[in-house]
Amino acid sequence: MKKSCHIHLLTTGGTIAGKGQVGKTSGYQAGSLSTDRLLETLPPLPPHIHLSMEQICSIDSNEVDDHLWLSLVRRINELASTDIDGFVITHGTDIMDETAYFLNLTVKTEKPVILTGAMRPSTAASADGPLNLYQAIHLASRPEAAGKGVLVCFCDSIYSGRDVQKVNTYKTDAFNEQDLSCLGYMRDEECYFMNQSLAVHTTASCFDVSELTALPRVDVLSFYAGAPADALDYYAAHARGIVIAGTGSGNYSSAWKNKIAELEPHGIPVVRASRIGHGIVSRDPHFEASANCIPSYTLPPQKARILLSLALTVTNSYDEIEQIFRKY
Ligand SMILES: NC(=O)C[C@H](N)C(=O)O
Repeated sequence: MKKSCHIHLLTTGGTIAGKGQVGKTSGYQAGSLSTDRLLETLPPLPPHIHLSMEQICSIDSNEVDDHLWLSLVRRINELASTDIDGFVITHGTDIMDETAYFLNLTVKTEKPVILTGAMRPSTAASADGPLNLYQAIHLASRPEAAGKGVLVCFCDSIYSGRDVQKVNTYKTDAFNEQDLSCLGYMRDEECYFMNQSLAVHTTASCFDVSELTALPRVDVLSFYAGAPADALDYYAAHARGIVIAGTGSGNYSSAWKNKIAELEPHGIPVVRASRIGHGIVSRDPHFEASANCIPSYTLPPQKARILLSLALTVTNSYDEIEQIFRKY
C-alpha cells in the first residue's frame, strides 16, 4: 500500500473555474466556479491521497497584484510546517508565469508547490481543467517534485516556475515546451523528470517577504520604432526601478541609452530585457556603459520586473542587483 499523502489545494480562480455557454471555449466568465464544484469535475483520486482545500480568491488572474502574492506566500509558508506534503494552486494562465516565479523566489519550503489552470472553461467541450488539476495533485504527491522550486503542471508537461511562459493565446498547450522551462512530462498519474533549473529558488533564496506589506514599484516600458525617450522620465519619477522590453537582444535607440545614463546618479536601476521572449540578453558594453543598466539574462520583461522589485527589498547597489540577476 502507498504511504498516505496530504495535498492542500489553494484556489484563486482563472479559466479553470470559468463558466460560460455550454460547449463554447470563448466568451466565458473566469473565476466563477466554487472550489467544491471544481472538485466535482475531477476523476477520483486514489485512497492514499488526502485532499484539503481553501479558496484564496476567485478572480481572473489579470486582477492578481502584489498584495495577493504576499498573502499567498505567507499562507504557504505558514502551512509548510504542518503535516501537508504538497501544495496545488489553481490560477489563471495569463499571469501564471509571474505568480510561479514570484513564489519560486519567496516560498520557504522544499515541499512540492504546483500551479495549474486551464485554457478552456469548465463548461467547454473537452475542458482541459480536470486533467490538469488531476495531474497537478498527483505531481504534488510525488517525492521527485520536492526541492525543484515552484512548478507548473499543464497539458501533460512539467515546467519550472523560473522559466515558464505562456506562448499561445488560446490553445490548450499554451506554455513553452520547446524551451528551458520544460522539466519533464506527465502521463496520466506518472511524472517523468528530465531536466532541472539551476537558478536559486525557495529555501536557498535570499528574499524574505514575511514583514512586507507592499513591494517596491518597478514598471515595464516597451521600446518600439520611434519610441520617445521622455517616457522614461515619467517612470523614473514614479518607480524605484524600470525594466525595458527592448527589441532583439535587449536593444533600444541611442536617445534611450543617453536617457538611461542620466538616471544613474538618481539611483534608478534599469534592466534590459527583450520583447522576443526567447534567448538571452547578456552584458554588452554598448549598453552597460552606465552602471545602472543591467541585463536580464534569460528573464523576460514581466519576470525581470519581479526580480528587480525583490532585489530592491535587499539592496540599492547596481553591482549587487547585477549579481542577483546572474543567480536567480
Ligand atoms: N486561461 C486563463 O486562465 C485566462 C484567464 N483570463 C485568467 O488568466 O484568469
